[in-house]
Amino acid sequence: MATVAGVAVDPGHWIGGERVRSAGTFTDVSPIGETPLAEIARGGAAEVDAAVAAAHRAFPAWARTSRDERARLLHAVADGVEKRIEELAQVETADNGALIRSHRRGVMPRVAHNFRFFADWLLKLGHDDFETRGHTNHVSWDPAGVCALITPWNAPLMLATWKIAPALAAGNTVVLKPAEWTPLTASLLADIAAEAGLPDGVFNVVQGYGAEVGGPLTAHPDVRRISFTGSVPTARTIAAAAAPNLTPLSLELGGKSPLLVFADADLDLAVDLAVEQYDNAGQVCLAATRLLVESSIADEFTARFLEKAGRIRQGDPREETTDIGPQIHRRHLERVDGFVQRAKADGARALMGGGPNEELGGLYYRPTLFAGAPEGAEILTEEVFGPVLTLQTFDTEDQAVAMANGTRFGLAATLATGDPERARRVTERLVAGTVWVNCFFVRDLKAPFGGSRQSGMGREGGDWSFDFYCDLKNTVTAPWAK
Ligand SMILES: NC(=O)c1ccc[n+]([C@@H]2O[C@H](COP(=O)([O-])OP(=O)(O)OC[C@H]3O[C@@H](n4cnc5c(N)ncnc54)[C@H](O)[C@@H]3O)[C@@H](O)[C@H]2O)c1
Ligand SMILES: O=C/C=C/C=C(\O)C(=O)O
Repeated sequence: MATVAGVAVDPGHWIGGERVRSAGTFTDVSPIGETPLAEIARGGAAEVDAAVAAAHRAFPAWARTSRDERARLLHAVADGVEKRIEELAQVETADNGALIRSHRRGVMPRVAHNFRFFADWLLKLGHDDFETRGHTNHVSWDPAGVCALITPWNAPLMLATWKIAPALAAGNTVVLKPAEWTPLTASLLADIAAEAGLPDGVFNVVQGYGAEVGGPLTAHPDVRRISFTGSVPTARTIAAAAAPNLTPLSLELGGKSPLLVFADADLDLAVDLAVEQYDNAGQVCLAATRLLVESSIADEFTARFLEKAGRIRQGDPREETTDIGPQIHRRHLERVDGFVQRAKADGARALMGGGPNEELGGLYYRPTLFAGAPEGAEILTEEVFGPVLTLQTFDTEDQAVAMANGTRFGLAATLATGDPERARRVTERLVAGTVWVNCFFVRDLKAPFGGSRQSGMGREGGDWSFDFYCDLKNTVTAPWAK
């Protein structure tokens, strides 16, 4: 057992209802002070085979379990999460460096909500029967089998449970591979699921590195679905591994989303929305990292932005008063800094930040704003995944739309405007899975969620999750003899 933030966390895998060790381990390091937290089991093909086999064995009984019973168990998991919100928040903050205050009040309640929402949605799931020349058509949502779920480190338990809950609700069994930089809360979830009474083998966790665990998992012939949240390069590797088996994929990937600020916007709101993009130290897939501002208000917007962003309190994420914490890992900080230094070399000017926070040291990176990056510069087109925003100006709506759509991504877009007609016109032309008008990160789990272009493949949320995690079947029945 490891003890992290006073909480006992098992560093092993969770396979078939048992803790399993591996010969090798890897060290999980906290972004706060870069201190070691635990020695985690380092899985490989053997552990993947064992987990898929356990999930495969557990599948038939779980698939036959009534919807009511599955929903009841998922609510029991949510109860377990709610009972342990403080522990989960403490451990997640130690592991990924995101704010304790958002884990306590936003993220962990959302984890519980992920289970409750999909449990309830399962009970409403349906499709009206319809008739064809006297024959009835009946659509059923059959479970698909073993689902491989592979998730990133920026919101570990939230993003994992957003997949686990619908996969289990649909009657599938799951093998989760959490990110190696944040393995801990997945291990706690295994405890919670077991306490809630989830049958052995229905939910499994294999810890380890991407290539060593994710590789064999995504290539496994007994896996019926792969749902992945992470980066575009990894998605390509996963798609290639899935190809021989034609395993269906759901991909939630990176972004380079815009915030469009029109001259008719409420400027206070626009500035608030812009500064909010530094949340989680910029490690948010949906972040609107490209600020596109109408020229006539650009000076005023910039002045107000710098004033407000200058008041961001960076520091220890365990303090309630901290606004942004550290980057996840030394390697990630170096990657972020690489983008920043290349942006400068390309001719962009840092209006704010532009390097590590030397006062704080460690993995703290200063919130950065660039202006004047030349067209086509890497900083305007590639995802940094750190606290780095760029500012560009436009003169016309057409220009704004062209700039907004001018990357290979299409995850989200945010608009600040006081004109509902403009909002409608612009929104219609944007390429994005989610568009927010005069707001940001308002999420309803009923909504389709995902990305266009290289930001993803498919959508999850509400019916769309069940569409992916189920094998839909249409049964056509001829009229019965009287
Ligand atoms: N669209 C979304 O919903 C969303 C949400 C959060 C993060 N993201 C994206 O995630 C990225 C950041 O996360 P990351 O750095 O952990 O991404 P990543 O692609 O490096 O890793 C994600 C997961 O994939 C695993 N992995 C790595 N190589 C693998 C392989 N060969 N086979 C199978 N699995 C493998 C990793 O171990 C990890 O668990 C960013 O691009 C971000 O935009 C997207
Ligand atoms: O960093 C990315 C955050 C993604 C958010 C969700 O997937 C969600 O709210 O379900």
